[in-house]
Amino acid sequence: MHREEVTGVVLAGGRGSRMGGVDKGLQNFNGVPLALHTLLRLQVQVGEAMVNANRNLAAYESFGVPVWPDALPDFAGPLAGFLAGLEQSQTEWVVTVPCDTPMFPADLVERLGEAAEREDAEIAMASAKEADGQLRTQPVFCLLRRDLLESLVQFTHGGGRKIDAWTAQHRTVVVPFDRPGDDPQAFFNANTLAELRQLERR
Ligand SMILES: Nc1nc2c(ncn2[C@@H]2O[C@H](COP(=O)(O)OP(=O)(O)OP(=O)(O)O)[C@@H](O)[C@H]2O)c(=O)[nH]1
Ligand SMILES: [Mg+2]
Repeated sequence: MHREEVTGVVLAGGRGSRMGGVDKGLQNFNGVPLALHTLLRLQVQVGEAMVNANRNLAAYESFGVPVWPDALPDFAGPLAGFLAGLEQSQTEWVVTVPCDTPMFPADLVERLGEAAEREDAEIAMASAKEADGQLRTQPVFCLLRRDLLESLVQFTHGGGRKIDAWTAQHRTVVVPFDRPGDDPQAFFNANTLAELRQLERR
């Protein structure tokens, strides 16, 4: 898969409740807004990029890529960001990355894309070992065919909110990021300010 066929979506539309309700993507990470750090890491892996955010849109617009809020009301969760990405992208594929996981793999899109093509899948989702050593899916790191838009519209308008419940309806390949040489902490995410400070020190 060529990177030009993929639009990257930085998911920054959450409530940030565990951070005290702040706009997580605008919190500083080594002096750079967290969502900008994420965007820069993603942009080199994709052809186009956008940010999905629901607050402080002008601040996100200063990053220089299109910014799209959720079309669904009331912070419906990450699937609302998937939906915004599928609606606004023009490429055959869309990849989502949350704004709060700054060390995500530099070869994320390449490996998701390679697996999707090899398995003729409609969705490729990352999995990685968590702190307890167990391999778990990382559902917000998801490569999606754009023609899944209609399916996701139906699912979300029917009240569906769980990523796994939706992806289970489609040919999905899970891609483990636990090869030798992979950073075992690549998928650590900052849900609190303390976790963000810990990630900065790495
Ligand atoms: N578009 C959109 N994205 C969301 C929404 N809720 C969560 N996300 C995104 O999904 C990803 C994972 O969410 P969480 O880690 O739970 O982040 P959060 O909701 O901002 O934080 P908490 O309120 O503490 O759970 C982050 O990238 C969020 O920005 C939402 O309602 N809309
Ligand atoms: Mg949340």
